[in-house]
Amino acid sequence: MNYFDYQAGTLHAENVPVDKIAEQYGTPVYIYSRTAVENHWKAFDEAFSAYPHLVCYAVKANSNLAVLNVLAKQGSGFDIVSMGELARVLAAGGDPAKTVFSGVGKTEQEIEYALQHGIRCFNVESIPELDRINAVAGRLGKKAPVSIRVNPDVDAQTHPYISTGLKENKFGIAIEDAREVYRSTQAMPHLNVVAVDCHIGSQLTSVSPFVDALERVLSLIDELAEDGIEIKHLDIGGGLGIHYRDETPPTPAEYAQALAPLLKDRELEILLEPGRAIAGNAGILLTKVEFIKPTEAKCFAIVDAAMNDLLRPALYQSWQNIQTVKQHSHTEVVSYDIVGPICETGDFLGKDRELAIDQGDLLAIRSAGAYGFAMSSNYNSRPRAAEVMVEGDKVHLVRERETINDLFAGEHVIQA
Ligand SMILES: Cc1ncc(COP(=O)(O)O)c(C=O)c1O
Ligand SMILES: N[C@@H](CCCC[NH3+])C(=O)O
Repeated sequence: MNYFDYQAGTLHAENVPVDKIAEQYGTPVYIYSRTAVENHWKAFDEAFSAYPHLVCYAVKANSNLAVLNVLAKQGSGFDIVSMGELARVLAAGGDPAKTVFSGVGKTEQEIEYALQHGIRCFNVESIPELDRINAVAGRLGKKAPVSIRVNPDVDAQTHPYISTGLKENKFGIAIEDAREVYRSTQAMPHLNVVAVDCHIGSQLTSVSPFVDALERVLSLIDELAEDGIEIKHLDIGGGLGIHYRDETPPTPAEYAQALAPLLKDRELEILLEPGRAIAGNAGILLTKVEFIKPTEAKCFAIVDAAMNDLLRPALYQSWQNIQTVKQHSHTEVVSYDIVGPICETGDFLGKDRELAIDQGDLLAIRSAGAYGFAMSSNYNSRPRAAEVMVEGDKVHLVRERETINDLFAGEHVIQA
């Protein structure tokens, strides 16, 4: 289902014409569909209903409190990678006992904070991290639940910057070393080994890398059983891709079906950490055309959103669909580079797009709900965009646009 579609020639978010949102809240503005967020989460929940399971939404994809709150109300768990993300989960009404903590560089302060809030599990990525968690837990008189993130050395067949399950990536512990590491972890007095986890990359568009990784991880679990180490849950990570352009990624149901032959006779609780597949196509970025600038080589449409608002095109040369908010126009169709006002040649949102646009028109950048606002910055001293969430015909402002004063709040000049 598409939650952003044309009705009577105007792009709508659910039942709201998006030009009305621009009128009220200005541009650039991120617009999320509550129904999309909910339905995308439910699709995972239902797909894995044959097993005890918990869908832990990856907060990094879109950490707006309203998004987290909508998911928490459905019973979602969360995958976090920092103290800040845990604080967001708590502020949004999420349950720390359904929260797993991933990431390669957890500080003592973060570990302590997570232990004090009783998180479900630490997904541990190295031996020194095990030592650190053991020490902090000991100091607090607690036992920390841990999982070891294994790196199965599987090619996720995705962009090299978002592939995480290869030997040369910084993530996890090599699968061939994992058995030994589990043995020594068992001997650490303040750790409680409960799980195995893995996450091989993001924007995967076929099931085979997931299947390969799962086979390897399950044989590790069998070896651990021989060593008397009982694994209670298996966290299979996130990474399921979405449709941006011409990809046809598996649905959560197809993904679950592909894993079913491997999982069906196991007494394991399955945890998942999807981010993009829940938030990506639940959001758009709305921007206004400031100027049309024809040059000898190209025609540029200069818009009021930039790489500071949506970094993915600049960082990964990723393609996201760009549409005019008004479906029909008397202007001729021209090939445009859609660029922002930032002083970088890499500041583009789309290249060579055939569009009919005029100065002042609104454009929608699709599939912007994940790794959109979450990766935004203040580069060029640009206040970050507002965020709204639509629900049927209602619009909620879920993050105010930053002000100029917000830009340097907390900065100090030196006196004298
Ligand atoms: C450990 C971990 N879990 C989950 C995710 C979410 O990934 P995706 O948004 O591709 O589902 C990521 C990001 O790739 C991650 O690093
Ligand atoms: N930020 C990336 C995904 C990174 C996944 C995080 N582990 C993207 O926009 O595609």
